[in-house]
Amino acid sequence: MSEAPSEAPSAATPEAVTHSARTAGPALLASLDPLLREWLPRQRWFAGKGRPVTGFTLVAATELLPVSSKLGLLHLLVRAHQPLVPVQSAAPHPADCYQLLIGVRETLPPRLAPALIGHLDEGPLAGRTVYEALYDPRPADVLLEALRARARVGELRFERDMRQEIRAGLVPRLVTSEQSNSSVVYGDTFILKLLRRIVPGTNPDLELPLMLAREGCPRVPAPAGWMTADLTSSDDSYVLGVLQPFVQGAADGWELALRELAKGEDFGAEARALGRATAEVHTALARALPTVTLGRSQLELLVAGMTERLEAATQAVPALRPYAPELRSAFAALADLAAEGSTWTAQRIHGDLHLGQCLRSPGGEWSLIDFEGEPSKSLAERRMPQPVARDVAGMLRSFDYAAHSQRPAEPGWASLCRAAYCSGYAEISGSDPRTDPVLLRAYETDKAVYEVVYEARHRPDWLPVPLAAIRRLAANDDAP
Ligand SMILES: Nc1ncnc2c1ncn2[C@@H]1O[C@H](COP(=O)(O)OP(=O)(O)O)[C@@H](O)[C@H]1O
Ligand SMILES: O=P(O)(O)O[C@H]1O[C@H](CO)[C@@H](O[C@H]2O[C@H](CO)[C@@H](O)[C@H](O)[C@H]2O)[C@H](O)[C@H]1O
Repeated sequence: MSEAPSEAPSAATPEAVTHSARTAGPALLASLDPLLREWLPRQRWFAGKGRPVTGFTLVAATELLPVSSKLGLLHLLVRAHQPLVPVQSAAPHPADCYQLLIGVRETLPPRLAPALIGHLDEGPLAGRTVYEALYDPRPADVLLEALRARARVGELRFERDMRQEIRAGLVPRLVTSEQSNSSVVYGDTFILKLLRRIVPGTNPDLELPLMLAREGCPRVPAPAGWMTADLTSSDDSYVLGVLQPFVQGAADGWELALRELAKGEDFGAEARALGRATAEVHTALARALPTVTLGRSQLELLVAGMTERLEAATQAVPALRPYAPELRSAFAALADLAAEGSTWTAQRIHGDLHLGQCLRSPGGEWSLIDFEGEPSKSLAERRMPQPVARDVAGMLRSFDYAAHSQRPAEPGWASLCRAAYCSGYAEISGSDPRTDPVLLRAYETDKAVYEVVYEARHRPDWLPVPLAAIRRLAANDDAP
């Protein structure tokens, strides 16, 4: 375990982080406004890509280190205003709220150059340079210290599980891989995920790992600390960040799958272990939180949602159109089963499961991470009980993705993994997902439709991967 280098700050005391910027906040934000308008849309985690930012509203401002001192740290929650896209214009759409950590210095040392937001000539920060503070070990340390100290700073609350020891002085480093949020690793011991687009209410990224820890499920790193904002202007609390034990030397399932594919090795044993891990998590969630039975009316709603998403996707990606009738019947087949009296159990699930959300420790143990669900959906939707087949379908699609990202594609590799994963799942849960092929096909189809839109928007080169699956699903030739 590494210790802080001598340039890191002495551990911040709760007193050092008790200065609230509520009154100075609007003036600070006004001076930052032009810089943030330019900087925010360039961030990987910015959710409103493709539309300019036209202004900001302050939700909360907290000085974690006084901005008047040599090194300041300003915590901001801001709403970013953007013009509405035509499809949204009928309904009011609240501007997205983002969590920002702004460092304030006179000059930036060269090592912090990539973190630069800009230099201010006017306003309360005139003559100072502002930057993304998470690149800087000193402000990052303030967050860990606040969690250790269970600090209350303005409207920010830092909490921890006292049963987990969090040592002072663990050296922070920002995770630089592509992420929807931002994470800082402390001394290879803990990882703090700071949510970027934040919403009020219970966030499954904290809720579910806490529940699973309480259930004694070892497949998910147990939260050691968490950060929330309890705003005086709102009844709801906002989850801002979660600290979890860092799985040292871990590789994610996607990297490992590609590595094995490149070596021509099969991944069956790992896929089976992943099936078992998924079922362990599902079993624990079903014990911890309510399950419900879905009957005809609920299935009709579910099928209507899938069909609507398909219609929207065929508008957005014309290449889907030739397959739409068969895909619609994949969904309709589910509604038909419900009409004949079939019912399904629904429970809390991961909600966005794929190989990239699975970490394997050097000892071969699998953990599941990132229980945030699909960030584009509302918290209420993400927290709804759903059939476990939805997570299973996500993983089955992921094996298919890995195999079809190869030249030439390796469909046999995918089939083996998909079957092994379902067998592993059945070993723990007692129920093999393949025994409900209509449900599984509907969920795989729904996911593949989502992927077609995702790839068309974000990675057009990848579009052939989900489109190939769409062809197989339309022909009902893709069962695991
Ligand atoms: N507990 C952990 N141990 C080791 N690495 C982790 C852990 N949690 C997350 N990571 C790493 O951080 C990355 C981002 O985490 P994730 O929760 O998926 O964030 P995001 O929602 O921003 O995508 C993961 O891909 C993984 O590599
Ligand atoms: O990063 P997120 O977890 O928010 O997920 C989004 O990006 C994923 C790609 O990074 C995308 O996943 C798709 O590609 C993966 C390979 O890169 C593959 O393993 C997944 O099965 C496939 O869905 C995901 O759909 C998207 O929401």
